[in-house]
Amino acid sequence: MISVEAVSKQFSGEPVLRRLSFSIPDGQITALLGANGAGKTTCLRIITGLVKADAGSVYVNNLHVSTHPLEARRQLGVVGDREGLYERLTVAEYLSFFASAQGLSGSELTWALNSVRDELELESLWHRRTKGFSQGERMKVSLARALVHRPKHLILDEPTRGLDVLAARLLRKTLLRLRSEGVAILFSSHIMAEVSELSDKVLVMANGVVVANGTPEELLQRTECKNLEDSFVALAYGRKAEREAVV
Ligand SMILES: Nc1ncnc2c1ncn2[C@@H]1O[C@H](COP(=O)(O)OP(=O)(O)OP(=O)(O)O)[C@@H](O)[C@H]1O
Repeated sequence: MISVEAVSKQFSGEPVLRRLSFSIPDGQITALLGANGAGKTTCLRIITGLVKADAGSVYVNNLHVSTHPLEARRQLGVVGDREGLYERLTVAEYLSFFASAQGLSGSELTWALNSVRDELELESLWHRRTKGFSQGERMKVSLARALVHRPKHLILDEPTRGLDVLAARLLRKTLLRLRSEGVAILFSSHIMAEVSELSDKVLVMANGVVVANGTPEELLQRTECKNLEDSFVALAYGRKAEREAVV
């Protein structure tokens, strides 16, 4: 379980998050929605410890991310918005490096690498250096890196961007399997079809706070909309925008 408690953050005096609070339960997929610039990436980076909050607390499995950063980080798999791969390394070397850094070694390391390679269909890329990889290939490797140590919590920032149809399908299948294994999953997205298909819960952010938190059906009921896109527009931008979007 991940708990975000009254987290605030500003950049250059401009508030981006204002006492933001929510929790992400185990065994569920939660989508984080918001307009461009709403603060989704900032929020995800604070959870993963990449950005420090001005105030408030984040707990991953009851570990405070500021006071126990390494332990909290080990509980997390992260697919961020800017993936830096080590271009001189092959995929196998790169993932081996990260898995070792997470404490895996010997037969456990070999098993972890083989299973992530097979699961994410990385065979054809396995011995290639990552230099020159396409966006979709980079995303697959990032996902493999996030999963190689079998974390109980997964954070993904727009994970399907750059993926072709089959790769996006494979990602969705992987997320559903991880959910069934009890992993707590939080992902940001602008693709409503994906959100509808995957999410148990949807969080909508606007003006630095969560303006809606519920199942997709609850959001539809609350906004009296027929689809999640209209519902999101009503919640994130207000009723007027939703009416304009419908005509
Ligand atoms: N390091 C930074 N320095 C200054 N401003 C920042 C920084 N990081 C984020 N911001 C600003 O904070 C706001 C929220 O940005 P963030 O990337 O979190 O939004 P987002 O919801 O992920 O947007 P998008 O959907 O466009 O990816 C934006 O106005 C952005 O310009």
